[in-house]
Amino acid sequence: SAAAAARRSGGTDGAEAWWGVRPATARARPDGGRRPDDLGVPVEGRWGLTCGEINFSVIGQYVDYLVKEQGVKNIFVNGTTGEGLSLSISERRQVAEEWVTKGKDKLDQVVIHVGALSLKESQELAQHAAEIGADGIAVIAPFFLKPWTKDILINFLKEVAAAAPALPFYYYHIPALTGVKIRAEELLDGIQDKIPTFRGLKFSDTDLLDFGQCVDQNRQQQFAFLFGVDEQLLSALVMGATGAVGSTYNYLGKKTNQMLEAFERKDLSLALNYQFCIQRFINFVVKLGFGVSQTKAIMTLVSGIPMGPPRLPLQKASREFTDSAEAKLKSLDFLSFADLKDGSLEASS
Ligand SMILES: CC(=O)N[C@@H]([C@@H](O)[C@H](O)[C@H](O)CO)[C@@H](O)CC(=O)C(=O)O
Repeated sequence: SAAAAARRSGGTDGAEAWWGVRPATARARPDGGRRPDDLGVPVEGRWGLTCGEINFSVIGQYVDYLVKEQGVKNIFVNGTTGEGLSLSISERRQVAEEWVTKGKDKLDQVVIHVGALSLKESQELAQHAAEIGADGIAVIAPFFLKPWTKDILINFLKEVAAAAPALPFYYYHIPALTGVKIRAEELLDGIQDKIPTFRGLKFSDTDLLDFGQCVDQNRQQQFAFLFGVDEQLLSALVMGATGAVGSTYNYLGKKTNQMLEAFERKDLSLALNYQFCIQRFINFVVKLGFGVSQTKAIMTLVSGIPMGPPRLPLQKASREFTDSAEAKLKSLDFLSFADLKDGSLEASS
């Protein structure tokens, strides 16, 4: 259950380039992002139902896959793709620990999403993230009893951040899923006065006016602006995104890194070609019905590592979906027969 961002080496000046969450001291440089899924396997649950337990044993293997095959070295754990909000607090702690442990000396940064409906649970997870040595925490807006004003939302976030006072704090803006429509630009105005550990924004929305204004109005700060709509990443880079966190980077991390390299070299026409290719795939799967379940199926297909089905209320992707997605990946040259690992089809069926 994670999301990630990639790091690649070699920028115009040969310095290491970052993609995704960057430390306040690092220079802003785009690189690549991606996010793993919840690595679940169906087992008989305590109540006699199939509830989708987490298969912790493949997380180490997945870290290696992300680093070596996709060029992704920054991970966002327990977010949307990782079904973080469908896990128990104990599971979220275990998943976070496993990523931090298995990522040691391999990953650059592991940021844990600790958002929850209960402030106390959020604080517990934030404190736990600090104890296990995570590199940062991120929080979404509570989405059942909602904060209706910027100040109330800030107060909530502030209380969570205070539980991990040494960790960089990121606000995870995803209004389509939380239903909390407070503009990120408004939220960022003066945020560091209230939350001294605030370091950046994970922006999963298509409102590029809001995103652009977040960047424009905070040019004096060293904030990370992490974009989360993979099909529009190039536009966000033009607006000043410093990184990206997204589900497709789990299997299109390498392609996205190529787009980022082209963008850094100012080869916009090549960068656009990459973005259009990525869009063709996303557009295709969106028409079939695309979400976290389908992402898991594609991740299994491409990596060969069994991600398992999602947990209820999500439903496993259909075989028809996986077959169509596979054909499309091949036709776009995103996947060759050689890339398909043994057993990947069985694992996704
Ligand atoms: C709503 C949603 O799942 N958005 C994805 C995107 O990566 C999205 O899957 C992609 O842009 C395709 O539409 C990410 O922003 C989610 C994310 O960062 C996460 O897993 O926490």
